Amino acid sequence: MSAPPRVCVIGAGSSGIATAKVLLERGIPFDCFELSDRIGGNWVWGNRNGVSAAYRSLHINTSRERMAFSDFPMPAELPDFPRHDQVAAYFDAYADHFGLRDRITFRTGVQHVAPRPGGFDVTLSTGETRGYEAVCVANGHHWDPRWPEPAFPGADSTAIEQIHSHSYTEEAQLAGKRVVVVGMGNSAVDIAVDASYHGAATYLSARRGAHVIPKYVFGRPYDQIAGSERIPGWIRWPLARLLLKSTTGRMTRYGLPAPDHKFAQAHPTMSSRVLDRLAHGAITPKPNISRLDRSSVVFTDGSRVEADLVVYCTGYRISFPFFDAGFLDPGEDNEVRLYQRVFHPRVPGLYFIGLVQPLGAIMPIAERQSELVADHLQGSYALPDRLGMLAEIAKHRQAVAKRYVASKRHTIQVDFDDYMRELRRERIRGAQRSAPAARTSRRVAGRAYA
Ligand SMILES: NC(=O)C1=CN([C@@H]2O[C@H](COP(=O)(O)OP(=O)(O)OC[C@H]3O[C@@H](n4cnc5c(N)ncnc54)[C@H](OP(=O)(O)O)[C@@H]3O)[C@@H](O)[C@H]2O)C=CC1
Repeated sequence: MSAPPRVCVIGAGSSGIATAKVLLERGIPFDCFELSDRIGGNWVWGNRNGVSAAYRSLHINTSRERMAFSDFPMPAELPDFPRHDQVAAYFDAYADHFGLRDRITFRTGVQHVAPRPGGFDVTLSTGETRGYEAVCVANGHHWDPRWPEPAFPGADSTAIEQIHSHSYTEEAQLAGKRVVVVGMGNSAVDIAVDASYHGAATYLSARRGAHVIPKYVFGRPYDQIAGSERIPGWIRWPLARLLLKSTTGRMTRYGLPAPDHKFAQAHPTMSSRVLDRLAHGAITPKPNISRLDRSSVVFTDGSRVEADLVVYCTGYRISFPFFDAGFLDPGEDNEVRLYQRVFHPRVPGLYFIGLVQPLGAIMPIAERQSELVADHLQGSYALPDRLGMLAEIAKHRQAVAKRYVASKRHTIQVDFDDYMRELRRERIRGAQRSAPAARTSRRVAGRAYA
């Protein structure tokens, strides 16, 4: 019998540690490389890897029970929506509990991944190149800032300070300033709330409205209401819509633009606090920016405000700096086409973990994706042929285009519960596909797809 494939896991954030745990449990040999001196990735405020997007006031917006890994609950004494350091401590505890720490090589980045027949050559920041039969990419997708494209007129010549939310780390950056926050996602509303307490004036500039969801509905974390993979989307979303209508009401009541889409057709913006600060007049809603002058910002409705700082909360690019240009370039579309959002349809042994933007938490998803990958590596899960994979990808893209607002932030969007159900079913389908194949070979990684 051939030796099990050797796997390289890139990153020890929440997705990488989920993969490491599953591989360790299954006895699949692997190395996990992490740029930083600790695990936790994006959830480590001030992470020495220099790419964490966390800020001092960050609290997770999926509830404790819904974000936890399936076999390692978050401590009951934590709040429903823990702070970044509590989330990071949970990942530390997970790594210790499952004995992962010794299996991770810290302060070591993956600099280059070169596919070759039967595997990959992986070059590390130490200069060493190692060979692997499989690579699990878990490098995250909220670390490479997307600035407004194109830049707003006047952005190059204005005297106003401009930063991306990625470089926002603490309230001192806002102190005493007149701040214009651009965007209507979760970074924007969190930073606008911080600015409303620490700045001299706060303007929230949105090119599109959002249905802002409070963290609690009827006394329960909103995501625990109808949040189950057993409940189909056609029941969940109308119910959630109704609850939202009866709790927050119309967004225009807070001075925000009316959303141009239905609830759940965009990545959710979750914040009870922003609604409160809008209601108190501590944040002034504004439409999109039309241009920046020397010291003022002009909006598309012709209004103008004096400003000291613009914070662009305009999202992130999907980036894989370790692949050659052109190999798998999300490019201007910010899109990566993967079978079941995990498997590269043309490069055997190349897997992506956590490369989804769920309406929900990523950790249980990363765990389930890792189970699928481990099954594939061990031969108990088989992929369809290449045409079958391409057909699934095309169908998924059509569904995303139909379901979500056209935006670069929605290219890897999934519904948490529906996708979790799909992964469970796909595991069964893959096992059925593997049954005849398994008679001839148990080894799949490194084999060319049919
Ligand atoms: N507390 C938490 O748990 C937090 C979680 N997050 C998560 O991190 C991820 C990234 O969030 P975030 O940083 O908010 O980014 P998002 O991609 O979610 O949102 C970007 C926002 O910027 C707008 N935008 C993009 N380009 C422009 C432009 N050129 N001009 C004007 N507006 C523009 C988008 O509008 P449009 O919709 O029109 O494209 C959208 O409103 C998400 O998954 C989010 O949920 C972030 C912060 C806190």
